[in-house]
Amino acid sequence: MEKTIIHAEQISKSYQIAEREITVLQDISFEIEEGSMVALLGPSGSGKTTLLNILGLITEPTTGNLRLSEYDIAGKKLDRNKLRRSLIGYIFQQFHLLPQFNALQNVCLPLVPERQSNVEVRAAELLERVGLDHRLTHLPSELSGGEQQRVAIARALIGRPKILLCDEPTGNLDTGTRDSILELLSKLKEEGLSIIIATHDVEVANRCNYTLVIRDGHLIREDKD
Ligand SMILES: Nc1ncnc2c1ncn2[C@@H]1O[C@H](COP(=O)(O)OP(=O)(O)OP(=O)(O)O)[C@@H](O)[C@H]1O
Repeated sequence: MEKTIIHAEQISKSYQIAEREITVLQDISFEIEEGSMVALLGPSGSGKTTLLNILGLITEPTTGNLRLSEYDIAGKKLDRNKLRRSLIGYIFQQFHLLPQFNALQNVCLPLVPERQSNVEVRAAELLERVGLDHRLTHLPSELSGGEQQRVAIARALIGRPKILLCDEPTGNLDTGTRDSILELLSKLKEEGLSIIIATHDVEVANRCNYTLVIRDGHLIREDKD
């Protein structure tokens, strides 16, 4: 039987701006099975990043329950930072690599607070995994966009996450580079990682198992025919 890795129940999120309250997500419920790759679609401003940030324990929902793996997020005194580091990897459209650090150092960064040994060995292995073993000491400015995104993926994997959240990961890349990044994400999915990709790109959505669409605060699952 497939295991549920994300269980979101009646999640709502409102922002208070001056006197006005804007509701971005309204009673959203869904489940994501372990080892699936899911596209998150919706018009600009519909709440894709907001939902990823809720799933990534960056933003708290206004109401609703969230279970990630075996952890019930609501109502418990969980160390959200620790849980995020152990469960979640995050990649972004703009890569967000630190410019003064080389590829290897950027990949090691998330584990600096953990003071784990052998981090550099694992970081080098991950960079090899994403095809960048010849770029370990290059600065981000010395890497192409696709290479920078590969470093960002390696960095997201250093904490051995179960869930990879991707916010427009191919938005800055040409189609060939996009395809190679999607290939890499598909391989990670085959190895059991659960991946959610917020995107405007229908081609990206086509490569996923199914699509979640946010529209007017509501979420609809669209399965493939
Ligand atoms: N911290 C915040 N305070 C107030 N409003 C916010 C905040 N973050 C997001 N919003 C609003 O919530 C709505 C959803 O934003 P969000 O970034 O989640 O959309 P999106 O679907 O990711 O958009 P895009 O595709 O353009 O990246 C927008 O109207 C945005 O202005």
